[in-house]
Amino acid sequence: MHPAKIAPRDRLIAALDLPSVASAEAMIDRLGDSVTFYKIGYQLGYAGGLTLAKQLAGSGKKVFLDLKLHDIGNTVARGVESVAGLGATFLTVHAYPQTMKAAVEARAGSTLKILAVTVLTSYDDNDLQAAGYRLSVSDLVEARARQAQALGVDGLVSSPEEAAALRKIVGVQMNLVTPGIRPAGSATGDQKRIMTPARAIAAGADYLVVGRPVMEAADPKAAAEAIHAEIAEALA
Ligand SMILES: O=C(O)c1cc(=O)[nH]c(=O)n1[C@@H]1O[C@H](COP(=O)(O)O)[C@@H](O)[C@H]1O
Repeated sequence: MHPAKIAPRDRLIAALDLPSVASAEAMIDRLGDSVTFYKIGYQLGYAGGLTLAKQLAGSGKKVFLDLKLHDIGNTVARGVESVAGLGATFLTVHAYPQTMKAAVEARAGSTLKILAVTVLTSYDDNDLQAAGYRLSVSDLVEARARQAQALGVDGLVSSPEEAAALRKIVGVQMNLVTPGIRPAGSATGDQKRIMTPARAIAAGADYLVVGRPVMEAADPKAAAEAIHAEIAEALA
């Protein structure tokens, strides 16, 4: 979606990183209308979360299925076909050319958009080197963004640290979705490339993915509203 057309309150994507459908439903109740867009990843997805994803999408919430697919092309394509009918808005795949190509072809005819995960936000240059890469994080993110764009991928997942450079490369054609969001004063945890919500929006991020700072807050709804306030201020 063109960045200017994204409703400000849809820019916060709350990661339902919770152990069960019951705990996720309780959190969704608690968050009420403070969250319009939910992400379901490994933890909840493997615990019945795909059924919940379908229900959430049916109830009018937007859903990001964070399955981070990466396999041989045929397996990726068949997997994408299986989730395309759930009503989700976004699905992640790792940014490998065969994987991206298969996912883009398999989502044709559905409303599902494919996001390519460039370099995980828990990685820095040393982590990439340890994984066998010779490129820096920023060079690999940019190389993968160019490949994703050439293959017709709908959006990119990166740290907000790369958002401004990515916007120059992909323009407004691809949505920039950024985890690694930490409101001032919140614990970093295992994230290495982080920014506050306001700085991420100012850097050009379209959507902010936030997990623990909302899910583990004493008052999750207040935490989500504080992020909305930062987003609104940065957009103004
Ligand atoms: O694809 C993702 O959403 C993702 C990519 C990435 O590079 N880094 C990253 O943290 N994520 C996800 O974003 C969420 C961030 O959670 P918190 O660190 O708790 O805010 C988690 O659900 C991660 O799986």
